[in-house]
Amino acid sequence: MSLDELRHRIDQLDENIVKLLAERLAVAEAIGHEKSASGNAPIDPGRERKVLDHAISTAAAGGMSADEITEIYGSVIKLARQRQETSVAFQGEAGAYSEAAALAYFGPRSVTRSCESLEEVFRQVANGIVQFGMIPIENSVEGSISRSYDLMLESNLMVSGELNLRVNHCLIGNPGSTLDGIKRVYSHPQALGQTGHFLRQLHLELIPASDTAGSVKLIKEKGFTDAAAVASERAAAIYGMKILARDIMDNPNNFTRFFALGLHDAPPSGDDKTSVVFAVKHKPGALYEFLRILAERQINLTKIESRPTRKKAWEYNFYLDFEGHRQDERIKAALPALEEQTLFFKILGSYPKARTEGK
Ligand SMILES: O=C(O)C(=O)C[C@]1(C(=O)O)C=C[C@@H](O)C=C1
Repeated sequence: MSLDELRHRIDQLDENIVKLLAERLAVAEAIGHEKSASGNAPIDPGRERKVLDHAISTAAAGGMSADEITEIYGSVIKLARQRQETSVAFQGEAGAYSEAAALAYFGPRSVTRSCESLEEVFRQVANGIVQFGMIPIENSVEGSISRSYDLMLESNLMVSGELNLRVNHCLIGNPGSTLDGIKRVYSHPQALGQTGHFLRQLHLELIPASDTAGSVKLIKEKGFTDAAAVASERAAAIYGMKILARDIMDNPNNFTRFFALGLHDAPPSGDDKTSVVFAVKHKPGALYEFLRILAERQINLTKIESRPTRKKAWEYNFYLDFEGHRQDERIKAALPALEEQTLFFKILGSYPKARTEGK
């Protein structure tokens, strides 16, 4: 074949490929509506793995390598995810880190809903106003967000996913302000804690507020030139504000872990975690007995946290994350033995292990 003929052949093939891709995306969108109607998470890593394996074996028959088809299908599945529009509630004003986490996890086309409080996030998911809630659960520097843990205990919502988001704090002021003129700084206590060293050097008065982006909005509305806020670059852009200093975290390895909460947890993906909460019996070695069951069955513990029960002084609930899905045989077999060691035992959900955004 001549060059012209070969190029004509490519044009014909591309026409077919593009038509098929458009059709595939439309089908993914329809699947998204089905999932949304049944309250299921749009992202299904187990299914994605099967789709990719199927593509790899089909490609092999046509003389294409696994690497080549994986590269193409990575983009196809990413775009399919984005077609599955999802509604997600988060605490804080537009521009909050929780909103960035929701968009990173559910895709940039998801519809985010700002809520005043974490309680409101839980309420909106439970009442079906939105499909999911994105809540911060712990920070790699400041530790656990206790309110999130307490609310999960009371609620019937389940964890369907987790995400680690890199947190890059900026000091943000009104367009007319300068770093020298700043006397006070507003932000969420966690953000003030994560930037304490930088803020102390400037001898600023720290004013805790309910969220990072909300603080940017506040100083904008008040027109303060002697006050700034600690928040993300994205928050500064949303409110048209000036970045007075970037990357002001004491520890550059600052990540926040978020949970995607829904009416159900996620189906097994082959690489999952499970979160549980329980109270142990009042006897010596009760917690040890619980942990021994995990150890004997080679179940890897990834986090343990205790919180006061708030029913009786000095009594605690334990929150625990371990590797594996509650439907995996190994985990399923261990659950009755674990529950046996407790006064109460609740599975918060099984979900695919986190990807880390912005590493
Ligand atoms: O099969 C599904 O459940 C889909 O939503 C389709 C699809 C895909 O494009 O292959 C898209 C997103 C999911 O995470 C899994 C797979």
